[in-house]
Amino acid sequence: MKRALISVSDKTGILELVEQLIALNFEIVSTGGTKELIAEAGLPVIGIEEVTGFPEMLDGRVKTLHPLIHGGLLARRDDEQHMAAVAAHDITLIDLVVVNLYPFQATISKPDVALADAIENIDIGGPSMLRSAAKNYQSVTVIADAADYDVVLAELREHDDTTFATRQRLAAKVFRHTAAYDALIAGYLTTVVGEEYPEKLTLTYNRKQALRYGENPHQSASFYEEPIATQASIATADQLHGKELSYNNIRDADAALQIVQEFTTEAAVVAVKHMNPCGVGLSTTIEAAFLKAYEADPTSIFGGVLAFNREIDLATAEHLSKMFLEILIAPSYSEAALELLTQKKNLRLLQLPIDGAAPVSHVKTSVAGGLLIQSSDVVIEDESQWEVVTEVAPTAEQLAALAFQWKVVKHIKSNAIVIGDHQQTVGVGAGQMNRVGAAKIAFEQAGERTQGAVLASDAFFPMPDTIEEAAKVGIRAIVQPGGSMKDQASIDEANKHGIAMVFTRVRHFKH
Ligand SMILES: NC(=O)c1ncn([C@@H]2O[C@H](COP(=O)(O)O)[C@@H](O)[C@H]2O)c1NC=O
Repeated sequence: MKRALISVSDKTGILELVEQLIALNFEIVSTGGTKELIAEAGLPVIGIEEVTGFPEMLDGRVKTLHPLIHGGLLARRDDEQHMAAVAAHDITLIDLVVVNLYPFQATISKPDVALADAIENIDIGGPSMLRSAAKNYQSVTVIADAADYDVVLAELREHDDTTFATRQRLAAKVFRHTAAYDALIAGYLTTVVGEEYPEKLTLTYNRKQALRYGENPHQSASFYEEPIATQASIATADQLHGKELSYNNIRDADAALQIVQEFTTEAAVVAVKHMNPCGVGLSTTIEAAFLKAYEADPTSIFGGVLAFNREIDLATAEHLSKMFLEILIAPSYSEAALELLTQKKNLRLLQLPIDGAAPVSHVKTSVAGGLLIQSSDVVIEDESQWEVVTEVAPTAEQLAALAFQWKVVKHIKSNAIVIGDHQQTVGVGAGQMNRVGAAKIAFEQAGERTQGAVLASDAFFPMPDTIEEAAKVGIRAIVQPGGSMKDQASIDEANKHGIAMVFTRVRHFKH
């Protein structure tokens, strides 16, 4: 007779499994609560203490941690000495282990969880059994996921045993499972003790979606999400309509979301192409904000990803329905807007709270051979601390425009220049290898709209050449961090043309 050890916190489907195992000639050994449930159902079951000769103790902290259990899991069936030791110590071999763990993740997801509660929900005996069984997958079958009950039962029915391939697959799955479980515990306690960059980084993610391909069709890809969502994100968004998001969609949507979260007091619309904003508009209504974002660059918005910080109403949807767009992201859609937009087969509609929440606290970037982690580019911007470095100071309206463009430039790939007024970008120069080149792209895009516009630069001007070019096209005010050896040359150039310039003393590189 074969022996199965069953010890589960989540008891869903366990009686059906036990019934089937008994029919397949297994004897069942089980721990406290699991045993009770099985016995109550009138099924034969051996209590763990009958095997160990030891009571479950210390509030369940010690139940299965015993040589009579782990010997039965770890003994190599093909090793004479192991088998002799097993016989000498009266250890019964265990062939199948079914364990699911104390709900640590659910416990720490509760708001205001007490540390003591979290600690009691760290399972010790369960992972130990899973690991012992998984190490010995040559002979032992191990299940940590109810989704695997059926495949194991089917194989047992067919071959009276599981296949080696299945045991190996389940063992790998178990080690991923216990590693992820430990990563959550490590992460939680690391936060409790407040270590920002621990000597070992143990992250865990769950696969959310297999993607058709990556950045290009010949690249494979998958989308993984955090086990515990810390904020509304593209990973947690409800997709109301449209085909699956692609790899590039997810990145662009994330970029659009990060920018639109900058704005709360006015209606805001952000249009993104290839991770950079091609138009950002603010206004009193979402339709007016959309028109500003659209008119910023009516060419580039084609095939774009748009984020809104207010409900999309019918008036706005009517414009949107006439365009080719990839994704809309909004906190909600009016019923009429949704009815109209869902007629567009390929348009993806995402809904998630957009409430000005700060971005995740840290960002990760993979590099060959490693991972870089930094705190997010979040600075409490205080315009009253900006230094006016020129003879003329910006007017109140120019200052509002500088504040708006400064919020946008932070999200543009460096070298970044953006120009516009207090409600609209009209030219974006992104990702250039020199600053004056970025400015020229922004000016060309803006055309005549450079006249009287303001300019934001994500980093200081190493030379006065950008200001010289800005003066030629009628830029009237500039915001930049300052800090160049040649700051004075830039200030002199601005003064020469009567341009107002402020230094923020904060740089916003984005690579
Ligand atoms: N301490 C032990 O020896 C031990 N052995 C198994 N467990 C866990 O106890 C749970 C099942 O308990 P019960 O059958 O009493 O409801 C399972 O989640 C299992 O992973 C243990 N609990 C925690 O570590």
